[in-house]
Amino acid sequence: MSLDVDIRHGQGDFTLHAAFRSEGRLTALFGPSGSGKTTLVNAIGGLIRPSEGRIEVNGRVLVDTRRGIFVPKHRRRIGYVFQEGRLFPHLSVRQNLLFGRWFTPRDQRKASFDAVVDLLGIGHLLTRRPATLSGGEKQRVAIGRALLADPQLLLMDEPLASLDEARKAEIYPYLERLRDEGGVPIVLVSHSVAEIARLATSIVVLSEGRVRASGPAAEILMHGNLLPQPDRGEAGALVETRVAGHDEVYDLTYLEAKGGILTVPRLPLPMGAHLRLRLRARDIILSLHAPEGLSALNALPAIVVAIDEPDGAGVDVALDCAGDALVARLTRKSVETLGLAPGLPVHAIIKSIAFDQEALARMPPADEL
Ligand SMILES: Nc1ncnc2c1ncn2[C@@H]1O[C@H](COP(=O)(O)OP(=O)(O)OP(=O)(O)O)[C@@H](O)[C@H]1O
Repeated sequence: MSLDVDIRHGQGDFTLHAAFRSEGRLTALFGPSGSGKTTLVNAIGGLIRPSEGRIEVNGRVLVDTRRGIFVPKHRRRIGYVFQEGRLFPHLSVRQNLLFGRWFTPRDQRKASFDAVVDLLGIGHLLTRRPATLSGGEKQRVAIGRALLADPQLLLMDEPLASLDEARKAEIYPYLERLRDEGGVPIVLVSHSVAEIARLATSIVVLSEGRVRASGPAAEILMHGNLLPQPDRGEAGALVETRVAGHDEVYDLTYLEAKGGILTVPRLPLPMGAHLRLRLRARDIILSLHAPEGLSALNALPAIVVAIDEPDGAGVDVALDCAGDALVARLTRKSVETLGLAPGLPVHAIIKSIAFDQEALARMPPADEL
């Protein structure tokens, strides 16, 4: 999968100038309201014609203003999923799903109806009308309809924004399966760091119509100063772990990271299961000595790798924990008091609150690590 974008587009007082390349299976477009996310999605989907530039998906040129190329939207083979499912109310779920196929020439139909229904877990809904579905079920049907049109790219513009937390939690595992098994690259617009930390393999951060940063999700999320101001406290490391055991007496689960064993409240997972943890920078404190007499269960030895430019009173300190990259958000004062400098050995104390269920997600296959 590859998505190459280098476009300029003016609308009213706003100018979008977006240049990035993504090879991720799920690229999240992230940025504050008005930063240009929807404009960018619309340019990729062919709903607007950029004033200048080039868009290429999997090597296929969709837009190249210099060469006069503009593939119209119905020829792009791009699936769209909007915030609200936009299903046809008078059709059953089965008919809604099949509707997606009508626009794909018969000889290009590859997606199997049964496989898509199975992937999204909607087999029991096929005879129902949209009005009888929950918000999460409607979105799964909308995704199924888009997939059955055999798109070469799926654009999702805040598909979960109208759902409450419980419905989001219900749909995340399906989006993860879609990302890992669906075979169709996805571009997802999202406002939520928790959501992109869970789903994204690559992230493009937009601010005032410009790309502030783009790259692999784990790298971008490490750097609070790349995120919009209100989200900086959400920055942190993504760490891949494996269930190493359970403690039945205290109801705990042991997770093996590169740097050591982490202890979390009991998880309903088998031994050996892989888990991606998000360790927020603000949930990590540093000590020069191995901690004693602390209620926090998790402390790992680490080496200071780099100290970021200060951002107000706060500073991000990058750590190497036996090969796992972590980041701790400290005050400038603490950095000075502890005498932190690259190469210094420290202990990273991870407050156990960082391991809430919501922070746990299924690990993507090894090729993304
Ligand atoms: N048709 C238009 N004419 C003039 N300005 C527009 C038009 N459409 C959007 N804009 C402006 O372009 C800017 C970017 O809008 P866009 O919808 O792409 O942002 P966004 O990042 O998707 O925001 P949100 O998260 O609120 O959906 C905004 O300032 C918006 O007011």
